[in-house]
Amino acid sequence: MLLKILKSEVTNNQTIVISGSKSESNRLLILKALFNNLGIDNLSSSDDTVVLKQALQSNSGIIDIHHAGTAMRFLTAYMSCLPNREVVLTGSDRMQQRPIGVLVEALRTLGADISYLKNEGFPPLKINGKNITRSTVHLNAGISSQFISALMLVAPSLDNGLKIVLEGEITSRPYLEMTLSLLNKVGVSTSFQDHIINIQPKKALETPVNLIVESDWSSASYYYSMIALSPLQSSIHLKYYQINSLQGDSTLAEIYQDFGVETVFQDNGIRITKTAQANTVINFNLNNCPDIAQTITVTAFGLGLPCDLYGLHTLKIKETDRIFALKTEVEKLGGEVEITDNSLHLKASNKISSAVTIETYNDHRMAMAFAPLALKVPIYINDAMVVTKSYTTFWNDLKSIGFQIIEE
Ligand SMILES: O=C(O)C1=C[C@@H](OP(=O)(O)O)[C@@H](O)[C@H](O)C1
Ligand SMILES: C=C(OP(=O)(O)O)C(=O)O
Repeated sequence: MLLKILKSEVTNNQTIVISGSKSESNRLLILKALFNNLGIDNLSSSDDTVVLKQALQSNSGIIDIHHAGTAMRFLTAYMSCLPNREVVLTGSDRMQQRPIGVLVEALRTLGADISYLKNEGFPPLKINGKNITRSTVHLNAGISSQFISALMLVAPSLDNGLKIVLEGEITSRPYLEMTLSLLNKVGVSTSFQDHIINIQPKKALETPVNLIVESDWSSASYYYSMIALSPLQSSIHLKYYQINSLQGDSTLAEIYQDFGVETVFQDNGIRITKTAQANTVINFNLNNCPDIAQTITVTAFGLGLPCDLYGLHTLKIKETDRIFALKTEVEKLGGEVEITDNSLHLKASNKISSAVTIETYNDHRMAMAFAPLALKVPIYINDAMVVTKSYTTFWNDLKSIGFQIIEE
């Protein structure tokens, strides 16, 4: 579906309710599969969460998780540790290009039986579940933290727990800390010191535990961008957010200060307000929060600011090569971007081309990151329903705050 977004304004002082964090939800679904008296509130309504929930309820011999990276990685570990379960795990064409070899190797050293059905190192996988008794594993921590979280989530179900030794630089570290915190909340004992994670076995919850998922901070990033691109004093209220978040993307509150956006925690959420002009130079290392790179780049471009982003090496293996996709689409709008394998450099500019069609490359975050530019010029977004991967009501929510959106 091609959407035309006419030049819009954010209606002031609206409230948006964003559904639960996709990352927290997908971890809790795996934990719920291990501990059946775990209750979850405010579960994400994202496609990636729905597909994982269905996969966990299915007895089918083949499971297709489409574009959902965490679902693919978490299920690979989960199914490998389920004795007598035989399953083929597959996904979209892009999922079959997203690496999984580091996780598969780690699981094999623990005794798992996994084989590749097409290309070595990539889905689809054939898994014969086993009773895993080995308890130490080493793996490269620099490619995707999801491999490590996948092992951590199944660790309490293993007879001897798990010691995970991380090799090299740790990428996307807050996601590991989120996994640890959620394990702790269900009563699993853990430690994370230097490069070693230890997780103790736990077979059941003594008493029922109910957890509430905080709303999704990555989804909030698009509203930060809209407020940054709006006139001074523009404001929006987002629910349900808390100051002590488990989500690394909550660093948006600090990052967007550079764009003149202030965050106040109130009424069970955040009020974000444009209170100042943006800084003249934007420069961040996003190794801890890769999912907001597209949002930040587009905000900087919308404000005509130069922007240097580092720590982006994981972007090349996400829903698309996000570094390349950003360069291509920003340049169509008249920007100038230089890229390397792990950084992006946007030049200052003073013009945004009007009525350009943004390609989304099967990537929800391409669609959502570029939408706020409609506050500056009319813009078209191609294959716009790609947003449902993480944020099903995105376009309706934009309409509710004043965006004029037309299906072409
Ligand atoms: O564990 C998670 O929930 C996620 C970890 C990150 O991936 P990488 O560790 O591959 O960077 C992030 O980009 C992804 O959207 C969600
Ligand atoms: C990278 C993402 O998701 P995943 O890796 O789970 O597909 C994302 O949501 O931006």
